[in-house]
Amino acid sequence: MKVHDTALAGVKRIELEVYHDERGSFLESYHAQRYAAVVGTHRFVQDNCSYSGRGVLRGLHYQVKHPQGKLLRVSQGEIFDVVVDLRRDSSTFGRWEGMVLAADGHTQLWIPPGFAHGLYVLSDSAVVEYKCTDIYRPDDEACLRWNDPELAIAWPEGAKVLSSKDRNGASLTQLHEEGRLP
Ligand SMILES: Cc1cn([C@H]2C[C@H](O)[C@@H](COP(=O)(O)OP(=O)(O)O[C@H]3O[C@H](C)C(=O)[C@H](O)[C@H]3O)O2)c(=O)[nH]c1=O
Repeated sequence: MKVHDTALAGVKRIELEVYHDERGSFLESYHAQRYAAVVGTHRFVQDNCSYSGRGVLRGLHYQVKHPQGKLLRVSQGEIFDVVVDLRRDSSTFGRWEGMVLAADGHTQLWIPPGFAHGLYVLSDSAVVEYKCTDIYRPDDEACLRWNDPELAIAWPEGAKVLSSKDRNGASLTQLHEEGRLP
């Protein structure tokens, strides 16, 4: 595996090693010892998998008091993945990073705790699987508005299919004023 830094400290892109032979291919998507250098002391306690159709936009979500680190992989299709730095002591607070992740790219994304996360499906459908460093706590979840002008995230063109929760996300300023940042 090859690990690459991104513009946001701690967020890593991981190129997986894929073993091809006449039957197909094999890859390891997680290995405790090998990933310790990437995820540090964080341990994973929950695995998630979401399936979405073309144009679905999920996010931007995070947990306030129990922020989750996420090790994410696209196992089918292609998405535009976005993370927003909400770590108060970070020099890149409020900055976002977006990247295309595709199943055939065999690339994972490590998102430390303290980031809002969202994804936008570019293919007919996409399956996104991710390991989390804390359990899901719906009462602790916050939704940052995907099209907050303060963030100015350059989402790819195209129709956006959102949940009602995501259509009614709060602005970064509002979440800050309400004390609902991680
Ligand atoms: C997140 C989650 C959801 N659920 C249930 C709650 C709802 O009945 C249903 C759909 O939940 P939601 O609409 O919040 O799912 P997403 O919009 O995919 O949320 C995720 O979207 C972005 C991309 C993320 O990074 C987060 O992991 C997560 O917030 O699954 C669970 O049972 N466990 C969970 O961990």
